[in-house]
Amino acid sequence: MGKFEGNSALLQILQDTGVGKSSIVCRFVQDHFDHNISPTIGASFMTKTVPCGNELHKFLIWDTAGQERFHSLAPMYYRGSAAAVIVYDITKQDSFHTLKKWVKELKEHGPENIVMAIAGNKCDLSDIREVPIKDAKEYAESIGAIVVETSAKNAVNIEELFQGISRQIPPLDPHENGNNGAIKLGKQTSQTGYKSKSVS
Ligand SMILES: Nc1nc2c(ncn2[C@@H]2O[C@H](COP(=O)(O)OP(=O)(O)OP(=O)(O)O)[C@@H](O)[C@H]2O)c(=O)[nH]1
Repeated sequence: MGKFEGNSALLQILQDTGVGKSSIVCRFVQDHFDHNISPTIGASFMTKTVPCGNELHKFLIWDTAGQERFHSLAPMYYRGSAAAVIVYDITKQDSFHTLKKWVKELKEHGPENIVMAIAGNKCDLSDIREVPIKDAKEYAESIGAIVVETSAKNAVNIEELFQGISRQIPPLDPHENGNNGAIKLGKQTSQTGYKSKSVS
């Protein structure tokens, strides 16, 4: 493995409650799945460093609460993010509609070059699927987003999701920024007043 280049990306995970956002982050960061995971309050922050080619990439992940009452907080996190993961539940058509609303919001109010990744979660439940994979692929292609079906429960495509994002985020020019190739994170948001959710 090559030397640590200091590449890091700030990510925001978005969508309605119950689609499995926290479970995806928990699987990625801790390789753990909890059937009785509790709803996120406010937002939760986690980091994970993974090898990517000759470098190590550090993910700084904001997992925001999906409940309606927390929606107004989301911009505080995505405005400073290099990438956004928008999760839907393949067994719930409604969650796919909501995903499109989040994409619209990100396009209107998010950072100009934000990398968007769509995760169709709960693919272990494909026998009760409501969203055909074809629909997700066509939609992702139309907006230039990464798309993958995941199962946080069975650890399917979780690493691939984050690796895909990692490949799409361009490193900064180190001469321009003097920060050893680190990805620009934009404005850091204040964490005051937010509780973290434990996913262990
Ligand atoms: N079968 C299955 N269930 C899952 C999967 N991922 C999450 N779940 C379950 O879905 C429910 C909601 O998961 P969470 O990770 O809390 O969902 P969330 O989107 O973070 O919800 P909020 O924190 O309220 O925004 C929990 O009962 C999980 O165990 C999956 O891949 N497969």
